[in-house]
This record gives sequence, C-alpha cells and structure tokens, in this order.
Amino acid sequence: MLLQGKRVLVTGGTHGIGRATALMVAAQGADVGINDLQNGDAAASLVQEIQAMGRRAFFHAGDVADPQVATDFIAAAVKNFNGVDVFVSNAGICPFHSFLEMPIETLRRTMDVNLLGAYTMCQAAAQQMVSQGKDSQGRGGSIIAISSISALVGGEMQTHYTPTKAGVHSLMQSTAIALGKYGIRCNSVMPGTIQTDINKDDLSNPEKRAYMEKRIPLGRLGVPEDIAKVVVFLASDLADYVTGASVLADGGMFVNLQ
Ligand SMILES: C[C@@H]1O[C@H](O)[C@H](O)[C@H](O)[C@H]1O
Repeated sequence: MLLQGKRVLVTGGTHGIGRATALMVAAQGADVGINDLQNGDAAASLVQEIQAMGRRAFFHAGDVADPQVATDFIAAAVKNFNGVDVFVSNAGICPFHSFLEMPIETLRRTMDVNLLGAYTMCQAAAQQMVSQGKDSQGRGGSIIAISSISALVGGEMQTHYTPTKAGVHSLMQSTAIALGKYGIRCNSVMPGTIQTDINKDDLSNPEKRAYMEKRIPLGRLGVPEDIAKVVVFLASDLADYVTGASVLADGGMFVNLQ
C-alpha cells in the first residue's frame, strides 16, 4: 500500500481522471476527500465505493472558480481527517471553440476554473500543510496538479485552454520553490488525449479520433487509470526527491513528429 494512512483531496473528483484517482489512491490505503461542482449519484456512489474499501471518504460540493470553496474544502478536510497530506488539483474544463469568435464568457470561465481555481485550491492546501509541519522524515506534503500535453503544444480550438494548462505547469514549478523549505513537493502531470467527458464530443468525430490515435506510438488513446497511476507515484514516498517536475503520460504522442 503506497499511500497507507495518507489523507488525499481531489478536485473534479466524481468523474473521469478525478474519479479514477480517488478510487486508486483509496485502493493504495488513503482516506479521500472529493470536491466537484454538484452533489449527486456520482458523488454518493464514489464515497460509498471508497468506504467499502475500509477507507474514510467525504464529498464537498463547490465551484473551484470561487476562492471561498478552496477555504471550505480544506476546512472540511480538517473536520473529517484532521488535515491533508496530498492535494490533487484536477478540476478542469475545455469547451472547444474557435479563436476569432471566442466569447469573453467562455474565455473567463476556462481561466477561472483551470488556472485561478488551481491556484486558490493549491494555496489553501499548502497553507494547511505548512500549519501541520513536517513529519519525522521531513515530509510536509505533496501537491499534484493535472496540467496537459497542451501545456507544451497548441490546439486550434483550444486557444483559451492551452494557456491555462501551461499556467498550471508553471505554477507547480514556482510553488516547488516556494514550498520546498516546508518539505512540500509540487509536481504536474501532463495527460495526453484521455477518453473522458471533456472530449467525448470532440472524439466522436471519426476523422479526429483516427488522427489522434495515429499520433500515439503506443497505439491507443489514454484512459483515466493511466493518469491515476502517475498521481499515486507522485503522491507516494517513492517520489520523495521529485518536486518541480512534470510527467507526460501521453502514450508518446508529444514526441511523435515522424
Ligand atoms: C480535452 C483534452 O484536453 C487535453 O489536454 C488534450 O488537449 C486532449 O487532446 C484533449 O482531448
């Protein structure tokens, strides 16, 4: 069990990469706090599934774009678990849209959820981790932000999205420096094209799907568990000397020029 007794929080945790992460960290021995926009069947069944593994779990509804939700989510972690050891900033949106006609509302919403939300959530988690102090091995906590291959490359219909993913990657580089003295590690994961709700419509176009699959040396689109495994590594003591890093998990898509 790589995460025995660790207290892990996940945003955007009731579906896709977030859900797979919540289940996999629980399977590795962690207690899990989940945040997502709405409470509902997905949240309730996830909490039940984790409790059925013998772990503690709670759900906290709220929009990450609202900084107050960050404060409240951490307060809920203190109430339920007496603190936090691992924070996974996963909540994100990608409403594909052309650049020239991009509505300001779509741009603002994408920036507020993907970057402002990641910033305020990671800051609130770090403030709590600093107040908890280091453990006997000098560990102060692990913050993991879900960035993307799109932090490194562009997307015609993602001009509002790719800057936020580059921003999340950069945020982890700077917080790694700011928080190293507290024994807190900060890293990003860069998923490639992972089949989730976020791109279901986009990949329902057979040409687009075939084009993306052809770009992947491992020959398949990713699944949420492919990313959850990387999160478990970065959350675990196996990554004790890993901070300020970014892990591409894209089946080789990024390097595949020719
Ligand atoms: C929505 C999703 O976002 C990812 O970051 C990457 O850009 C994928 O290709 C896209 O399908």
